Amino acid sequence: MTARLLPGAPAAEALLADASARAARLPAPPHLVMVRLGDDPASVSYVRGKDRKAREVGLTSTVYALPETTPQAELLDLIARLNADDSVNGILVQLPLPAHVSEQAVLHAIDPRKDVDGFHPLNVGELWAGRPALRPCTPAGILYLLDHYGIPVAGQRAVVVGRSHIVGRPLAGLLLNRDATVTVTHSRTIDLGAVTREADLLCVAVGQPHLITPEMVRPGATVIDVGINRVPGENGGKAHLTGDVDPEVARVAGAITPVPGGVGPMTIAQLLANTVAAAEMQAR
Ligand SMILES: NC(=O)C1=CN([C@@H]2O[C@H](COP(=O)(O)OP(=O)(O)OC[C@H]3O[C@@H](n4cnc5c(N)ncnc54)[C@H](OP(=O)(O)O)[C@@H]3O)[C@@H](O)[C@H]2O)C=CC1
Ligand SMILES: Nc1nc(=O)c2c([nH]1)NC[C@@H]1CN(c3ccc(C(=O)N[C@@H](CCC(=O)O)C(=O)O)cc3)C=[N+]21
Repeated sequence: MTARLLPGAPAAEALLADASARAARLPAPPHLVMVRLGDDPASVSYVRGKDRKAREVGLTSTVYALPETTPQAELLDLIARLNADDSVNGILVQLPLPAHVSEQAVLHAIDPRKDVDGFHPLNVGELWAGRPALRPCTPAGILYLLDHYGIPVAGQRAVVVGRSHIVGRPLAGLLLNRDATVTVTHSRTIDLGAVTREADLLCVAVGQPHLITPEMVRPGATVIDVGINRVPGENGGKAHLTGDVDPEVARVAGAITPVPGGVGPMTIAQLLANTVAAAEMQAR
């Protein structure tokens, strides 16, 4: 058996087409502001990708590229100004932040109505209460992708590997809200393979290349690979991206997302959809 491939691009295009049609009905184009500190190459590249896509679909996008050494107070001051600015609909502060800045302080400071990452504790609470609110982009994008490809969620045994605040935890909450039976695993899980083998729907967000091998996967399961790992090329060749799932898993899985070109494009599309949703809310 060879797994059905679930590319992100077609699903992301459908999500973006809807977001862009809704954006066009607003009095002004939704405005997304992204803030990053320092020049971590991955962060620079992600923010550039989001900025480009935002413009492509008719949003306004502004990027604040601040020095790595920006004091926390200065960042909080900028956030306060963006919160108060009615021309700004969505605010994203790129993570990770340098060590001298408290992630917690920053995420608390963003107006929950402009929190297009869905990381503010109010939005986190609404997610776990099953009430509508802005949802974290990667988990919400994964649910959109599953729906796009007609993969059932309700009643399915879902296993999430990883419990980060940006992927694992909120993904578990969204799957639970959709009536999956959810197990969350992490670095202290004993016999990970025994747990992942139970999954009809296996979602992996760890950051370790090829952690999930074929014998850890139930034949026919759907596998969502969130991991993005940059690995050096062999014999000094070009570096490339690879997921948390061993490509050999495609021999046993029923369906699998590629890396790159799977969950990544969904994350970006969902961010822009969230920005449109935030602008709609603020227009009411
Ligand atoms: N495609 C996309 O859009 C996105 C991709 N990513 C990628 O997804 C990956 C995960 O990101 P993120 O969630 O931020 O990562 P974090 O580093 O924040 O969290 C990793 C999680 O994996 C768990 N873990 C680590 N080692 C193991 C192991 N051997 N077995 C089981 N669990 C383990 C950790 O457990 P513990 O809690 O016990 O430490 C932790 O919960 C990264 O590769 C990242 O680049 C992230 C965001 C978006
Ligand atoms: N406040 C905040 N919000 C985030 O949503 C956030 C963040 N900080 N910090 C880092 C992670 C990571 N993340 C990705 C987004 C897009 C791709 C993406 O587009 N990936 C492409 C490949 C990109 C490449 O070539 O490097 C793909 O998978 O096809 C990947 C990862 C968002 N994150």
